[in-house]
Amino acid sequence: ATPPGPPQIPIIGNILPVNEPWEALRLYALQYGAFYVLRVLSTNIFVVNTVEAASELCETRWSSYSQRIPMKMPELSGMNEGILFETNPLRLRQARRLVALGIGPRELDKYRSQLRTHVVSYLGRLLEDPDEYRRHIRNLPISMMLEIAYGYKSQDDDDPFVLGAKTLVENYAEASSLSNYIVSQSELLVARVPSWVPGAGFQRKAAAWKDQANDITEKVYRFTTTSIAEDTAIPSVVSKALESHDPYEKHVIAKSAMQMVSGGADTTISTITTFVLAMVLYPEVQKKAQAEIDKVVGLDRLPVFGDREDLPYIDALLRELLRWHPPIPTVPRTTTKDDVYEGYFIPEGSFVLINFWAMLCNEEVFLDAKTLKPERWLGVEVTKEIDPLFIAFGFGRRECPAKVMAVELVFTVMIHMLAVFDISKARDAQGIEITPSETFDNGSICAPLPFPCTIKPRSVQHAQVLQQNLEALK
Ligand code: HEM
Repeated sequence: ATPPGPPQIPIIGNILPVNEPWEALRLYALQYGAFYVLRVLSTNIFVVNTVEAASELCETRWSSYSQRIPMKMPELSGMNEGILFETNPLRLRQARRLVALGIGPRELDKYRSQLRTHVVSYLGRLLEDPDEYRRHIRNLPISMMLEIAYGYKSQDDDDPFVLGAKTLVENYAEASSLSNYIVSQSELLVARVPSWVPGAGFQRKAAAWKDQANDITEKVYRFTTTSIAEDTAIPSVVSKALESHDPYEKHVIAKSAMQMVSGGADTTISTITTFVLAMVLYPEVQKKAQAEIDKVVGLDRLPVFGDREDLPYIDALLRELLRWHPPIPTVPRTTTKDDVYEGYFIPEGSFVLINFWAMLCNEEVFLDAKTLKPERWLGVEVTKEIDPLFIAFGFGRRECPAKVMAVELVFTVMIHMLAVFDISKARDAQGIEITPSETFDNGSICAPLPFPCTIKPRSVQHAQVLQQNLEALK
């Protein structure tokens, strides 16, 4: 049998809104249940909306549900190799081992001081130029991941490798947006149209993206190999891979390392920007979080990740941020075998969309689900079935290999910003407060659309503590 689903228009099938399509997918789930199907042009899309269904398919039946969709646009753009879109099982195994070797939970304490240095310098940039907060947020994970992946210490905002990685991240976001995902599945649209045909601009675009991606990937990789040869390398994922006994292919190392930079960038950029938006929209939450820091850490020092256990409210806030707006609302997979689920036939090669958003914004599980309420996590047993720190990072063999590090990075940024700054609504020329709308862009990794806000030190004393920490970095 075929799963239920919304009525289809001949040829076209179903039309998804361009803006925040995951919300339309969530609303369909209320009507058609945990597992339903839609059609976009000639592609059937099986949508999975509950943790139970996603666990059954991606964990228990992982051998059939662990493949990413070979996307035309990223393929033409040279983004299909490495780890993220790798389909070759041998290379994928190598790539995942490489990431675990580099940033697995046991490796993390080696990066803790690097991470803290990056976060303190980021606070310094916020202090100097708060209106440019989006630029500072973007640069933070990119420069940090360049150091962890390659041992490369960037100089400033105009650092050529930071700029190159930033461009790659932006191109990737466009190439992999959900609508591009779906439309680019059509061979007719993408692969068979010569690039010189007017209107086939996407091909020229893809070719330019590919050149850019190859260029920056090769340059940063060469930086590490040269520093190893000159004995100046600092330990990094790439240096460890090159020095290990495992026979990694160069191609796997170079592409996977760059995807750690790009995969680690937009996701954490999104979560940190969502945090800033939340602080603007929910000042009472910010006050409670700051009170917790003041009580536990005091004013003599900045907080550290090791304080996490004593900061349950901020821990709940992080969990709630990933529930309120997960940076990746849906993840597409393709099946590698025919399968039957709950009596429904899913042919090999089907497009399966795992809908985290429907799981995390489920009103039956989370009362008042659209509202940010860190309190909902206090004093309750947080099981896997409801935990955003599990759900928002994906399921089974393709789950995020960096989730422990991602949590550490975002938590470290949150406690530092809360300790030093007040984040509040900006005012317009008439002095009236501007309330940002809660709208997000439509990339496969989505972030709040730009909004103005005021970020200023909580007091002269707080600014001094930061200055001392900045001095100590010199
Ligand atoms: C808040 C931060 C983050 C979130 C919410 C997040 C979420 C995700 C999700 C949902 C997936 C797809 C899982 C699936 O298919 O089921 C994924 C994959 C991935 N993530 Fe993350 N991620 C985050 C941070 C990071 C960071 C910091 C890195 C840096 C190394 C990273 C590297 C990757 C890679 C390489 C993959 C692809 C794995 C594969 O295809 O096998 N992520 N992430």
